[in-house]
Order: sequence, then C-alpha cells, then structure tokens
Amino acid sequence: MERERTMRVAIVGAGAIGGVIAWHMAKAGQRPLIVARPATAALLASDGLTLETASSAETLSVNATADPSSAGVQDLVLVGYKAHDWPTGLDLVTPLLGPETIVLPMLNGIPWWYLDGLDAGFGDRKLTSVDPEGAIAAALPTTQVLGCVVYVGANRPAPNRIAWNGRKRLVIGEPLVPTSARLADVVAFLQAGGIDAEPSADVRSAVWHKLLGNAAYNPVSALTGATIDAIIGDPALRSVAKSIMAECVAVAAALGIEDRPDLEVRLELPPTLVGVKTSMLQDMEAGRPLELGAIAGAVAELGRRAGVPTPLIDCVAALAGNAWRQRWGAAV
Ligand SMILES: NC(=O)C1=CN([C@@H]2O[C@H](COP(=O)(O)OP(=O)(O)OC[C@H]3O[C@@H](n4cnc5c(N)ncnc54)[C@H](OP(=O)(O)O)[C@@H]3O)[C@@H](O)[C@H]2O)C=CC1
Ligand SMILES: CC(C)(CO)C(=O)C(=O)O
Repeated sequence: MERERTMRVAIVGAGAIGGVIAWHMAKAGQRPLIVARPATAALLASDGLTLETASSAETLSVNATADPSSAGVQDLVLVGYKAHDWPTGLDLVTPLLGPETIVLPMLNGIPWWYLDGLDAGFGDRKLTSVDPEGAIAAALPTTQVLGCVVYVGANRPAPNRIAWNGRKRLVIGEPLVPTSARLADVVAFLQAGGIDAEPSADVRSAVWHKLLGNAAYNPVSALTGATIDAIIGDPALRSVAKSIMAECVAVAAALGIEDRPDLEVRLELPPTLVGVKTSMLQDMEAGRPLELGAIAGAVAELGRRAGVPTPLIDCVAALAGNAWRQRWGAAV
C-alpha cells in the first residue's frame, strides 16, 4: 500500500493505448507523467488529454514533458510505442531508468524479450524481426521487464484526443519467473488506477493467445480495408484468418506453448470488436509504417528456428508490405 502511494510512474508514448491508460490513471487521481515528443507533450500539457467514446468526451489535465531527464528515475515506466518504434524511441525511455525500474511494454506481437529465459535451443536470443540491431535488449535487461498483453480498442484522431472503443485490460507477467512481489505491486497499482490489470503466470501463452487474432486480422485488414467483423463474416477471408491462426498455433506448439485453442471458437466475434478497424488498418490508412515485424515477421522467424513453415503468414505480410509501398511509396 505504501509503495502504491509513492510509486513514481511514467507513460512514454501517449498514442492510442498509452492515452487510454494515462487517461484512466489520471481519472483515478494517479497523475502519471506522460513523456512524449515535443509537439505531443506541449499539446497535452496545455490542452489536457481527451477520451471520447460513442456517447461521451471528457478532458483531463495531465502532467506531460518532452524531457525525460528532468523527470529522473521512475519506479514504473509504461511504454506505448508500436514495435518498430522501440529502437528510435529508446531515447525517451532510458533516462527514466534506474536499476530497479520496471518497464511495461504495452504492445502487440512477439516482444523482443521472448526468447530470453527459454531453455530450448532455438538459436541466440535476438529476434531480428523486432530488435534488428539488438538495441532494445541492450538497453533494457529482461530482468527489468514485465511482459504485457493489451486488450484495448482505440485510435488517436488528434495527438491529445483518444477515441476509445472500450476495454482497458492488461494481462501482465514475469518473463523469467512465474510470479513475483513486484508483479503483484504493479497489477495492484494499475487496478487502483482503474485499469483491468491481471497477472499471468505464463505470459508467453498470453502473448500467443492475443497474437492469434492480430496475426490473422491485422495484415488482412490492412490489405482489404475490412473491419474485424467483416473479415470474420466473409467466408474467404475467414478461411485465410483461420489458416493463419493454425500456422501460429503450430509455431507456438513447437516452442512449448500448451494452449491449443479451438479456432472456430477463436473466430467468434466479441461484441467489442464489431466495426473495429485494427491498428494496422489505421496505420495503412494514415501512411504510418505497418507493425508487420512483430505481428508476422517474428512468428515466421520463430517458425524458421523451430522448423515450422509459415507460408501463409509470409505471403500475407509480403502482400501487405507491398500494398503499403504501392500506396505510400516508401520502404516499410
Ligand atoms: N490501437 C489499438 O486499438 C491497439 C493497439 N495495440 C498495440 O499497442 C501498441 C501501441 O499502439 P497504438 O497506441 O495504437 O500506437 P499509436 O500509433 O497510436 O501511438 C504510438 C505512440 O508512439 C509514439 N512514438 C512513435 N515513435 C516514436 C519515437 N521514435 N519517439 C518517441 N515517441 C514515438 C507516438 O508519439 P507522437 O505522439 O509523437 O506521435 C505515439 O504517441 C502497438 O503495439 C499496437 O499494436 C494493442 C491493442 C489495440
Ligand atoms: C484486437 C485489436 C484488433 C483491437 O483493436 C488489436 O489489437 C489491434 O487493433 O491491433
């Protein structure tokens, strides 16, 4: 309880997900420090952070800075970058870190730390598709990281305005041990901040559970413009999504994940995802890079190491990357 009151907490990257989490924590009175690039930080500091839903909009004042070194060492740093922004975004994260700081990466896909701590011989621990130069692993020892799986639906129509579709669930777990006191502390702190945080004793299984949907829907949505319900409702796209899920399950099984989901059940649509554009479709429409490395490339990379082919994942990712280049004219 004492730790809860005195915890120094920063949220780096207040995009759609960081914004939803920051807004709820601010609403609960926790006032985390938001660290962002200068334009976003200035707007947040002057105009506050607005969360809008289908029926409401509320603006809260927030603490925001573009200068993490002025903030000093934090107890907990939540990071809301897309996977490919982590290497360049480290500059805003590292000044906040001391030896005891816990880093909570709120991201989709296979995280850079995935192979650290696994006994099986799948080659070295570096995942080229998500940490090409090893910069993230070098800056953030896995001992300081808590794994995190994000169940939130949101987009960001303006840098200080978040459109929220609902859900604010974070599944959090230790990468190297099943549980710990710090995991319980972080979960309790986030719950006190209004976040539906829950601990997982097997965060890698939780990563795969969520990834099945992202791998199946996000690249297909970027290619077709379809919302998730439209993909599931179209027999041909549903079949593609199901086959991608099957490839993911095969890779996960080869890596020792025991969860064998019924894919027809996995393809049932939760009401919260009706009409939802995936984050990758939002990126395709806005000309922002696609998060293909973490959501498709890393599955393929792990598959290669474990001897499991992923031809459909490779094909759909190649098509989505090519479609982005055709539309936006640069490398992705
Ligand atoms: N959106 C969604 O519904 C969901 C997203 N996710 C996952 O959550 C993660 C975050 O996604 P989301 O919130 O949508 O992403 P957004 O694109 O909305 O936000 C990304 C944030 O990162 C910041 N950023 C990017 N590059 C840098 C950099 N080099 N230095 C500093 N800041 C940087 C941006 O800053 P700036 O303000 O300056 O632009 C922005 O605040 C992703 O892995 C995504 O897949 C998971 C579930 C649902
Ligand atoms: C589950 C889903 C589709 C929710 O928005 C998501 O994770 C994403 O958009 O990347």
